[in-house]
Amino acid sequence: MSRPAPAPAVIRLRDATIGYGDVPIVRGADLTVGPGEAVAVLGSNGSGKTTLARGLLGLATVLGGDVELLGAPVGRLSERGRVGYVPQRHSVTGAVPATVREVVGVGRLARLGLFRRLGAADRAAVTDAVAAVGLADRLDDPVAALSGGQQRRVLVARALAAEPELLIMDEPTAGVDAASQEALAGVLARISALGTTLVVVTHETAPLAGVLTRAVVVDHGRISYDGPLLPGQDEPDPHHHPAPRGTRRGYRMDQPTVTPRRGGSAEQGR
Ligand SMILES: Nc1ncnc2c1ncn2[C@@H]1O[C@H](COP(=O)(O)OP(=O)(O)OP(=O)(O)O)[C@@H](O)[C@H]1O
Repeated sequence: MSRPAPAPAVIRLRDATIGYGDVPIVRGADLTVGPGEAVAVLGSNGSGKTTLARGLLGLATVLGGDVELLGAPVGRLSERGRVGYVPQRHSVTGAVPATVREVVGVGRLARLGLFRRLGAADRAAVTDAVAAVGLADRLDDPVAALSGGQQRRVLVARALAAEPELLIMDEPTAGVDAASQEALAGVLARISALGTTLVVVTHETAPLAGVLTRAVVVDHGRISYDGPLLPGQDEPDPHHHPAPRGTRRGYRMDQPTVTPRRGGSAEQGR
């Protein structure tokens, strides 16, 4: 009897260099994320967190090494709907007035492919995604009429509507009101429990405490820590737990470098 093959990694970087044009920003990155993991990408401003996330999506250039998503080299994944992305500091308002339902419906189309129309099941997925982020009563409102935090929730719903296997979010809680943060934490906990893999670039882990369990710290373009998300690793209140020496923005930069290293197995019992 042969044993079943292990689940393939959702994300696999091997000695990856990622940048813009021919300028490397993230260098020598080795990272394996297994199905269902919930990973915080931490680090100071300009360290390369967004570049790392964008490299996974084919939005920044892979200049060396390998980057694979769901078993395919980055950019070659045929079903784009399997990966959801909530970009940084991006609102939904544009020249064309659109309702919450319409914007989230576009997210569902990513799963269906071009030139397909939304069927009844798709329309239900759209309303479910909007309800999941706590905006069921705003379905037919123009997104321009929503607050900034609510608009970010719409972007999350747009990503959720495609029912992605991997959801990458860039600072989803930054500048977002407490109600939106709570709604977001709730929905991420639910989809994480259902097996969705989460990668969240963030400066603040407190709003998503209990959801994110693994931390990857990027420091000057290098992964300097990869292991369990530690209590106090992102400590917002220095009066209760004084930050250790060498800390910047509450991240413990005195953590041992690249310890413990993870090899893709779910060490945290997820
Ligand atoms: N489109 C781009 N073209 C060229 N360089 C860029 C581009 N985007 C970012 N950079 C550079 O890459 C470096 C890392 O930026 P990145 O946005 O990845 O950092 P970050 O860790 O996400 O920062 P923050 O926490 O401020 O969002 C910075 O020096 C930045 O100037």
